[in-house]
Amino acid sequence: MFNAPLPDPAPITRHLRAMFGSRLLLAAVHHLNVFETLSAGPLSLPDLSRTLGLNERPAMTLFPALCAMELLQWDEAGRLALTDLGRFLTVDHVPNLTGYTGLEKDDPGALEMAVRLKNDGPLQTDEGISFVKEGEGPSPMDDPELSRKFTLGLAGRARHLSPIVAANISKREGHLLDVAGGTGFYTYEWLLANPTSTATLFDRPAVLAVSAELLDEFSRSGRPGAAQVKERVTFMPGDMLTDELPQTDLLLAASLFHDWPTPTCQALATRFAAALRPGGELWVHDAFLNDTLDGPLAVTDYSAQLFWVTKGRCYSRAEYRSWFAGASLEPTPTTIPTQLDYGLIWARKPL
Ligand SMILES: C[S@@+](CC[C@H](N)C(=O)[O-])C[C@H]1O[C@@H](n2cnc3c(N)ncnc32)[C@H](O)[C@@H]1O
Repeated sequence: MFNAPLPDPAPITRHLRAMFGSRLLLAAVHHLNVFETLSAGPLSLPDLSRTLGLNERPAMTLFPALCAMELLQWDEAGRLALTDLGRFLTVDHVPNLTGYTGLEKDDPGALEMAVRLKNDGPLQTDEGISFVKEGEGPSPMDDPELSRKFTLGLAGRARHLSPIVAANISKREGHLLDVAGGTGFYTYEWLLANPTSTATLFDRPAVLAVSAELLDEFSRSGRPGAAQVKERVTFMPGDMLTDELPQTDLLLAASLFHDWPTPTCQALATRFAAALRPGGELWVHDAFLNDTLDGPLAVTDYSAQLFWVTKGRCYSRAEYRSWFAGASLEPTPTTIPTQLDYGLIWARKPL
């Protein structure tokens, strides 16, 4: 029987994340006064951020999103400026849409987005932040019920994307370290495609309890070679921010960096570089901002969602490549689109 290829489910995640983009728009117009501020003339990123009281993370979430919405643009001097469309969001423009968009300004999501932008995160973090374990504070990833909920919540996405990722990252005999591997599907699919290789799945212990169940299910799938994958996987519980990582030929960071702020990403790149053997490869599977920091809209909406739920945001490939170079890795120019607005980039450790 002929099986038609599955469609890219990106439209579903785009509609889901558009909600966070809408919250950014309302917060920018009605609670941060971005458009009135810029109506006096273009400002550099540091000047605009300072005037509005925004840290780097909220600024780098908000301004690329407003550019992707075609409301702001980077001018020739590298400053942020209103577009003709953006002028419709200033009170002196006749006509304007400030009254019309203002009908939604007290939407709870928009109000909370404004709070989070100004505070660089939620005011209350007593229960920890989703997908993040840092230091001694509480983490949902260490709570049996919450870590199961979050890990299984990612399972459908990983199931769909992991065969595409496995088909595109290097095939080689050796070892794969899947850091913060979650469900483990990326590991299992890569091992299926690399029948003589081994892998370590590194994550929090409560997460790995769920991954082990999913590996059992994968092994029993009846797919050729699936039953043998189990004996080639090592589960390693730990803290990727502090624990020593095992030496490896390939390291996969899938949906990992986007949960963390820039200084943590730089530190992680350095840790991952240290775990690679000479000639080893660091692969990143993520959604990337344009290097021009003006879109794509699907990714700026995703960045808004990540800004809301994690300590991170989406980054451009140029930002990743600067961390790789800072960790003495050689960034490659390769960019491979996968699906769901994701893609792969990678860097090599010199021999
Ligand atoms: C967004 S999920 C990505 C999971 C998987 N790579 C994927 O793409 O489906 C982030 C993962 O990072 C893990 N994580 C967060 N902080 C960690 C830490 N300090 N050490 C190890 N894993 C951590 C979480 O438990 C979670 O499984």
